[in-house]
Amino acid sequence: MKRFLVTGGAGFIGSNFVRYFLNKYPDYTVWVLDALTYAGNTDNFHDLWDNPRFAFFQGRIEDAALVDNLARNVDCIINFAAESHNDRAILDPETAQKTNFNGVGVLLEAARKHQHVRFHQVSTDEVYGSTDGEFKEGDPLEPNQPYSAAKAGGELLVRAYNVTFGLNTIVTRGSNTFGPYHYPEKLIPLMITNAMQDIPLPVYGDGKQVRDWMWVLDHCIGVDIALHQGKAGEIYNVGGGSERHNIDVVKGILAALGKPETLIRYVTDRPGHDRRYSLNTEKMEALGFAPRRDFEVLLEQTVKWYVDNEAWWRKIKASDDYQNFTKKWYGDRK
Ligand SMILES: NC(=O)c1ccc[n+]([C@@H]2O[C@H](COP(=O)([O-])OP(=O)(O)OC[C@H]3O[C@@H](n4cnc5c(N)ncnc54)[C@H](O)[C@@H]3O)[C@@H](O)[C@H]2O)c1
Repeated sequence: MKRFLVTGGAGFIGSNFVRYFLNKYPDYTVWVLDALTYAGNTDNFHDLWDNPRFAFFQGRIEDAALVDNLARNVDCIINFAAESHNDRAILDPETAQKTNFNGVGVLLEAARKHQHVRFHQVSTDEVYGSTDGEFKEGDPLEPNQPYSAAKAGGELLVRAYNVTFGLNTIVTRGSNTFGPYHYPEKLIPLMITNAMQDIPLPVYGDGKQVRDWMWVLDHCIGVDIALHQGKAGEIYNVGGGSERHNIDVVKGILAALGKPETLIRYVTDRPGHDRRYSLNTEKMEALGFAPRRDFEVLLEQTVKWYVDNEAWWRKIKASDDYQNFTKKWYGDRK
C-alpha cells in the first residue's frame, strides 16, 4: 500500500491525519477528495500544498464517476468524509444519510471494482448508543441520532462488502476527538471560541453527559495502526480513555482562559441526546495502541491553539452558514 485516497481530508480529523501520515511515511502518496462542505477547509492543510506527494480534488463521495477515476489509481481508500455534526443532522437528516450512508456505498463499489488492498471506514462510538458500562466491538448497534444511524448504516455496508464480496475492510470506531482545526460548532472549540468572544456558552441539559475524549493525534495513530495491522473484516474501538462530564470540560476551558463561569448558559437538551459513551479498547491495545491520558494538559494545548489561531476560527464564525445555523439551532434552545 503506497497510494491512498483520503476522503474528507479537508475536515478536522482528516486534515490532521493527512499531515501525520505524509510525515510518518515518506514513500506514501495521499490524494484528498473532499466536497468542501461548510466543515471542509483548505486552510486546514495550508502547509501541504507544496508537498509533491499530496494532491487535492474537490468533489462528493457520492459522485460515482469521479470516485471511480480516483480510486482506480490508488491502493487504499480511507473514508473520513461525513456530515459529522449531530445537531445539523437533526435539522437535515437527509444530507447526513446521503453522505454517511450512500456515499460509503459509492466508495465501496469503486474499491470492489478496482480490487483494493484495503478499505478503511472511520466510524464512531456513537453507533452503539448510550451506556452505563462499556462498549465492546461485538455489541449491538443502537444509534439514537440521525447522524449516528447514518454512520451505522455506512458501517453495515462495509461489513456486507467484506462478507459478500471478500473486500479487505477495516472499521475503526473512534471516540470524541479534540485538538487543532476542530470546527467551532462542536463542544470544545465552541466553548473556547465563545469564551474568547465573551458570549454565552450553551450547555445542553444538566451538562452531566459523559464523553470519552481522545487527542486528535491519537485518533490518527489509531487509524494508522488498525489500517496497517488490523485483520480484514474486523472492527476496532479507538478510544481516548479520558471520560469527563461535559460541564467539567466547559469549566476547565473557562479556567484555562481566565473567564468567569457566569458565561455558562444551560439550554434545552438536544433531543435523543446520548448520556454516556465508553469504549473498551483492549483489541486496539493488543496492537500497541496507547492513547495519551493527560486530558487536562491536552485541553490547555487546544485552548492555546485557538488563542494562537484566532483568524482561522473568526473567519468561520463570521460566515453566513455559521451564523444561520447558530440562529436556527440555538434560537429555540432558551
Ligand atoms: N470529531 C469526532 O469527535 C469524531 C469521533 C469519531 C468519529 N468521527 C468520524 O471521523 C470522521 C471525520 O470527522 P471530523 O470531525 O473530522 O468531521 P468534519 O466535519 O470536520 O469533516 C468532514 C469532512 O468531510 C467532508 N465531506 C462532507 N460530506 C462530504 C461528501 N459528501 N463528499 C466528500 N466530502 C464530504 C467535509 O467537507 C469535511 O471536510 C467522520 O467520519 C466522523 O464520523 C469523528
